[in-house]
Amino acid sequence: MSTAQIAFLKGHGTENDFVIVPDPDGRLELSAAAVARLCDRRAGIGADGVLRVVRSAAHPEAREMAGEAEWFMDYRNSDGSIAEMCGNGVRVFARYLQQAGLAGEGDLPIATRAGIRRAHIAKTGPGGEPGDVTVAMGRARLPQGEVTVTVGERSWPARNVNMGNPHAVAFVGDLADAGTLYEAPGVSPAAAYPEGTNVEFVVDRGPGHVALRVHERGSGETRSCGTGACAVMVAAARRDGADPAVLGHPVTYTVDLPGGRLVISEMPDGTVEMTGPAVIVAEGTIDASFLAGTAV
Ligand SMILES: N[C@@H](CCC[C@H](N)C(=O)O)C(=O)O
Repeated sequence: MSTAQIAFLKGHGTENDFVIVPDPDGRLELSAAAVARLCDRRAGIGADGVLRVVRSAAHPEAREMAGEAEWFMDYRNSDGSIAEMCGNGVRVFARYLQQAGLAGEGDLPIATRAGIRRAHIAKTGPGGEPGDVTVAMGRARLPQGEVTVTVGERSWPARNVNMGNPHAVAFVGDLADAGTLYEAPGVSPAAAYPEGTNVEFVVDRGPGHVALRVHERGSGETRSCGTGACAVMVAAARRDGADPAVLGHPVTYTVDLPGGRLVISEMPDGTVEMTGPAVIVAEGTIDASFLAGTAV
């Protein structure tokens, strides 16, 4: 017997992929189990995470941002856990709002659990494709203290960088050093990351140019992580002695990820800007009984 149909879309940013669930009035009961079912790549739609699109005024965690940002990005990792921010997700969220006619021209404020992020959508790309999305990602926080990342027998010193969500950034000799990343890397001391962390493994490609692999908290290895790319840019700039606050001009790095390229700049006032693609690839409906876990 069929039940109510729930609309969804599928999108990605540098191959970090998301199921988008429009729920403007915040009516949907989206449990952790329902998110995990949606993200299952064999028994569900398949994604690294879910972006629920809710009016800020309709969500208790976003209500106080409603005056400034009409829409709240309720982001969930593929295991159903909640995260404060998602950099690729916020670009895809902006693209969805634009394509759905829910956002006008110009800057687009989006409420997230890490605060308001402002997106700007370029009109078109060089080949007439939808333009890249630039997001003001706020300031990186750099908690003091040594951290160490471990994979099997190997360990690396890492930098603790918080982009609204936590990151441990380790510079390695070769991206293959991170191994399969089927398991979460070890990070110590655990007290540095009371809520767990995302871990980036980084190599240099040239001046102002790095490449990374990432193991995401709650999602495993993904093809890209926007907040991770921002954390890596800031860690690389500090390592390279390029602090925009001291230099008095922006510092920009190209960040290559398995799923594509992001360009990240840090401004003299410490704010970080991320630019990259965002694509909606499909839309459809799903039976409510699937989300409820009662589908046969
Ligand atoms: N893929 C994201 C980050 C998603 C959240 C992360 N897994 C966490 O738990 O903090 C990005 O593009 O930033």
